[in-house]
Amino acid sequence: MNMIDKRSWGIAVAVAAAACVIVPNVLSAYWVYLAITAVVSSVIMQSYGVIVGRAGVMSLCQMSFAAIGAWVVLRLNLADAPGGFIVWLVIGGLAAVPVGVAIGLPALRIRGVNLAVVTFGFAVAADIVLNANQFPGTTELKTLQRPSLFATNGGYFVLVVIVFMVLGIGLAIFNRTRLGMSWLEIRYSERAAAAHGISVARSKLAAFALSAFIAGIGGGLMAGQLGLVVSSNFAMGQSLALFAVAILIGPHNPEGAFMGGIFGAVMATILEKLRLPQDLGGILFGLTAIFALRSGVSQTDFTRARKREAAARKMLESLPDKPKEQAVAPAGVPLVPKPAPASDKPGLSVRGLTVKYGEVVALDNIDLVVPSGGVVGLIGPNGAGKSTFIAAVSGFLHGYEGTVELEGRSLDKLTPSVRASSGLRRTFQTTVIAPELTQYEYLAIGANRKLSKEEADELLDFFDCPPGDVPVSIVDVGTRRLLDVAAAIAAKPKVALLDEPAAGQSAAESLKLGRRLAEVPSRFGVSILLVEHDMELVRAACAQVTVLDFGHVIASGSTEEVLDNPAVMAAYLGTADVPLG
Ligand SMILES: Nc1ncnc2c1ncn2[C@@H]1O[C@H](COP(=O)(O)OP(=O)(O)OP(=O)(O)O)[C@@H](O)[C@H]1O
Repeated sequence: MNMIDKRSWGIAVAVAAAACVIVPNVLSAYWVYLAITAVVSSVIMQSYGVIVGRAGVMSLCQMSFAAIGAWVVLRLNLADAPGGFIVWLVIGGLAAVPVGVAIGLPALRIRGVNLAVVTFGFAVAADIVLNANQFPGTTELKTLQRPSLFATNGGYFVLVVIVFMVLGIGLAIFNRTRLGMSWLEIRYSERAAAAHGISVARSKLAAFALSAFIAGIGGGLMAGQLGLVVSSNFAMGQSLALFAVAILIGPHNPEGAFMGGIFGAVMATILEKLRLPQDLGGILFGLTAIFALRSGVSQTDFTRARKREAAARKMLESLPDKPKEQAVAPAGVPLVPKPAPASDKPGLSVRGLTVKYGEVVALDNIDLVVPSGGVVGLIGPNGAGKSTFIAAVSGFLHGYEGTVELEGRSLDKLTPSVRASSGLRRTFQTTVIAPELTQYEYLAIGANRKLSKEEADELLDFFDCPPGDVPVSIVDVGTRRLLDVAAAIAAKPKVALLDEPAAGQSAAESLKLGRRLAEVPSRFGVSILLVEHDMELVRAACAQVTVLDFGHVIASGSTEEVLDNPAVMAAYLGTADVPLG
């Protein structure tokens, strides 16, 4: 996979270079100044892009981080510190990082509107402190010294464009890393991220740290533009207004950051200069808001998704039709999965697992072993406790009784993400895959290791998913569940817990999936615990089956024996008078 979309960035660099020639040499001093304001605001927008756009965290205090950057830069200027403006700028950004991390800590426990209130509280507190104290240099009237090369406003415009582009390219590269992509995943589902071995806490704190750094740089640039700053330059109202613009425009896309910078900082002045009514800005804002409410995504996300989906559809249409594989075994050929090879090491060993939801005993003293190299079925009627079993074993349920061991190592005290990284993966009954991701990207997140294109292609082909460049947004729901399974297998865990992977599949597809799952241990070295309602799929995939009913094991053994057991049939058909176990 490319680390960066070189063509788009090539065009962006060319446009930026042209702007650096045209703006200082063609526009009047006033418009140059306004252009600087727009680009500095775009840099601050890039910080919203990280925290709000990518990580989906509601932060309303980015201008407070910017104020820290400005304060540090002005303080270093006042002290004539060595290094000069560029070095001070970086130090200003770094100074905002610990504050960003400190603000991010509550984000580990609270989210949504509550977190917005916490961050807004910080913005209010910062406002009070800034109002009560002056920025360094104000009393001494010592304005900031720009580097001589960028001393004029025209030169300074070039500097802010360079900073914007460097940050933009840096973010584009960073966004393709596992940490960068993990933000997209936590934005859609923190549970899915944890199941992929992503530490949600570390991921969120990193987003806060990076966004604070960028906002701090933006604040430093603002100090460089104004020479001296006052508290109103970083008022909390600014944070709110830019947050609203960020939600509507999508500043995690570079064009969104730029448009957001113009919209958030200089729109009113541009309208005034062009002698257009100020109401136009309000109308535009309202229309963008209606659009975002209707589509559920930002303007730039919408445009990008449309383009990407159109290209993917065109590519799919150009593919030759796949020969129809025989999904069902020829008549008279029974599908009997092989039992796991004899091994002295159980893959997953669960002993005495008991889970209570208040008075409801969802699981009562359950023992279950998934042998290394085996595919074991866990079946039972609705409400039997299957999902609870998966949730407890994978660490998503606290306070269970009993023990869970993976290849002899106890997992009981470990978090879901650590269990996942230790080799126990799970899928969910409903998939929440960030639609912006391509299938390759989703597999890369799931794999949590370097996954070659060949390996990814093999997995996609094995599970009948479309080509890897196809965005998840145009993959149907049934195939997304298979993609989820492929992502779990891509990590090469010791054991994968699959929660109803065949939902949304036709009977033939489901049977085909069963046959493939039976092959997974020998082909990919991954043992499986399969929760399913589809008995044909269970027969095709599993050599062994355990049946739950009302939180008890009512049968366990070879698939054929268990499925012919009258108690099992009674549990499924709801007939009475059949004793348990
Ligand atoms: N969060 C919860 N709070 C209280 N009771 C719960 C909770 N989750 C599940 N239960 C109860 O625990 C029991 C087991 O539910 P669980 O979802 O594990 O069953 P299941 O076998 O996975 O069902 P299905 O096949 O419908 O997914 C049920 O009685 C259910 O009502």
